[in-house]
Amino acid sequence: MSADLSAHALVLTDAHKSFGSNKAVDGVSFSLAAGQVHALLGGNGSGKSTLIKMLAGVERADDGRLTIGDQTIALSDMTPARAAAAGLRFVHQQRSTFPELTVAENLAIGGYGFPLAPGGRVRWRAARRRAAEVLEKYDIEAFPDQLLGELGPARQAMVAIARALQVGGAGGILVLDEPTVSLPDTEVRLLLDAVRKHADHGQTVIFVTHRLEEVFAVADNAILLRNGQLVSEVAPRSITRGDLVELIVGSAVDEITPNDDAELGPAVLEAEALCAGPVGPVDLTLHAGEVVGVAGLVGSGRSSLLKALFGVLPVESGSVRLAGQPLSLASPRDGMRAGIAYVPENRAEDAAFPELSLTDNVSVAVLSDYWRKGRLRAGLQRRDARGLLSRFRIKAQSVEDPLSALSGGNQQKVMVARWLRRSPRVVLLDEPTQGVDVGARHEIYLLIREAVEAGAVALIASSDSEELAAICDRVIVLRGGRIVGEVPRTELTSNRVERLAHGQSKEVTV
Ligand SMILES: Nc1ncnc2c1ncn2[C@@H]1O[C@H](COP(=O)(O)OP(=O)(O)OP(=O)(O)O)[C@@H](O)[C@H]1O
Repeated sequence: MSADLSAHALVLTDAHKSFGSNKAVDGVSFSLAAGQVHALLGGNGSGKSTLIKMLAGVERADDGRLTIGDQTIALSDMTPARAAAAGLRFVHQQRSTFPELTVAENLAIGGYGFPLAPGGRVRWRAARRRAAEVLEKYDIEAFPDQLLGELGPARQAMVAIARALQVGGAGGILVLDEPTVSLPDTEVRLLLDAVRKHADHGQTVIFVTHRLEEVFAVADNAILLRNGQLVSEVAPRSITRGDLVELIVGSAVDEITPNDDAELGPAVLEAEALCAGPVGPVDLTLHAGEVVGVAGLVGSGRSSLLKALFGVLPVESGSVRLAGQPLSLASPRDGMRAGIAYVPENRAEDAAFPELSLTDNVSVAVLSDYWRKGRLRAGLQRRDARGLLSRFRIKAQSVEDPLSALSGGNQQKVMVARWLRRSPRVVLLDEPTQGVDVGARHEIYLLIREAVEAGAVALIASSDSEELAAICDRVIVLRGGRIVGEVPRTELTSNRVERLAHGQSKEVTV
């Protein structure tokens, strides 16, 4: 590929990386105009993370070249130090920031370092002054002495970005890997504004996301990968959302429309004056056939409510009934026995077994079904796993692969498949589509609907109010652990949900 290098901040030529026979990145070339936001898009497993890891020098490329300014580097020789020297700065989803340290300390550690006096003593006043300059420069509402953990999640991300930009001076390329995952909409907007400002000041940004509204809000250019290859490069402003979905998925995807006329079935799950940890008292009744959303700002108790209804968080007072019968939820075992399925928010810590095979990961909740007369029917277990992988369109080479070999979004689908296969009576899902591509997201919605039409109830906690508005029959809104409002289907918009979450006083424009 020939390119006018001077106009481009980065030129990538013929990047390749395979894992065994799997061509994760298969001959990708592109040139990025300087001072623009470039969204790197593609379905789960399309090669985005692998490509970024190659740029960062943490995944060794098989082939390819990278040109930044007047430097050309063979990708197979890339190391983190070379990437940093070339001006590539990365802010990963798992940001290495420290909530219990101050903003100034966070900016110094892993950033420009602490200013030292002769003898090695830290010059704290100078460190604070430097932090104040950085906060002012990037327009971050925070104080150097404030604990990072006291800031909202968007501002914490902004500090991580500012820190990355301090290393090695001005210019370079900022790579943001799904920076908005699990941020509520208002926080997303704050962060996107900050990203836009960086670009307006000349910063070149690569931005990985699955949330298409963010692409339209902030990106000048979109690079689309499918099966490790570049399928298209487009200016988002020149296409519709439907076109973009089609480019990502490879085919058109219909929007989900909840059935307004569906008759509600009998009460399946009833909570009365339920108190558990930060939640309560909560009264809640879920009827067969309903998908109910749980909205609320960070710390409102969304996740805790779901945990209490599964038995992860001990119920302190109040009662829960399942199909009219009292239910004691002292441990997750009680929840599982009662036919409750729970997909936690934090897959990596709470649910996944990264080194176990996909077969094991999708069958842990039904393992006893495969034991007959003291023997594990491993063939049947594998066959079922294969069927689930294809039903959930999980992209994997083999059911024997460890979960860790899958892309993030595909790992999430494995978690959902694990629970939905049990035909649960109650489905509790915490941020079920974080990191999941638009096509797979649609499939997860359909599978939730399928479970609900078969008589289950679903309770979905999400920070994405658009997601809730799109798939739920009604949404309850939590604040301070209590239900402060409910939005019925007929009035369900993301704007309405957000206003309630903020206490209605704040008008939100979406
Ligand atoms: N360490 C690894 N070992 C084996 N295969 C891997 C490894 N890392 C990635 N892959 C495979 O490479 C392909 C690309 O994965 P990658 O993580 O780059 O996708 P992605 O576009 O970032 O997906 P997502 O949106 O789900 O994060 C997938 O088929 C994945 O299973």
